[in-house]
Amino acid sequence: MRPELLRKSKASAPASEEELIKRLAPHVEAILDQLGVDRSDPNLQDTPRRVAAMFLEMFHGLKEGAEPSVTVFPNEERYSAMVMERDIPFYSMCAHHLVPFYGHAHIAYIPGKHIVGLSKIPRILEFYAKRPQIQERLTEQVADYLWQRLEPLGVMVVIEARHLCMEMRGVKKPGTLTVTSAIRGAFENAKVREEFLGFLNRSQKW
Ligand SMILES: Nc1nc2c(ncn2[C@@H]2O[C@H](COP(=O)(O)OP(=O)(O)OP(=O)(O)O)[C@@H](O)[C@H]2O)c(=O)[nH]1
Ligand SMILES: [Zn+2]
Repeated sequence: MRPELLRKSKASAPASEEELIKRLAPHVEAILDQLGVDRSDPNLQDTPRRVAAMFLEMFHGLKEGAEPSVTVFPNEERYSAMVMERDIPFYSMCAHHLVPFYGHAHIAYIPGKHIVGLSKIPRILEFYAKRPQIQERLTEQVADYLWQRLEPLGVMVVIEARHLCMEMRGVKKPGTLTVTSAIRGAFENAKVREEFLGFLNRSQKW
């Protein structure tokens, strides 16, 4: 699955990280210069390179080969109830303003023939979070990935997030929580969704 935000690939080989930092840094310099920032300040000496490296890190999901290798096992126990990973923290970057949005994802599936290695669920979330993103798309992409890769009986993804573009700028509403969900298969059934919400609302025991 290719990140759909990538431009069509060019014929040339992908640039190394070092090369990309070299190419990006002058653009950061230009922004600082246009803002009238004094780049001779010792704290700013290395800032263009740092910001370039930071963007590569924050947008790691765009990198060729970033898709995690997702280990799937046969469901030998024929486990057929819900598996949920809740409260998975994530950080992403808003596609509109390139500032962070962050929060928690709650991801559940009901296995069919396959189960997935538990650590792979947060890895899939990371893969889709580390790119210019909108919350609705992130939610759908994680659900679609699990739905297609695992062929489970159902998938449900809920994401709760705070958007800094709505908090520290613009409308300035700190603390606003945006909640999105995506459902596939068995979760279309209200009873199954209720079970998901029951798991979600259980108080933390640790
Ligand atoms: N649906 C959705 N909207 C988002 C998300 N992240 C940011 N936005 C919104 O994207 C919109 C961009 O609107 P514009 O009017 O083009 O940009 P703007 O002038 O900076 O808007 P304000 O944020 O209202 O100041 C804003 O309403 C943001 O709140 C997201 O994940 N999903
Ligand atoms: Zn934004």
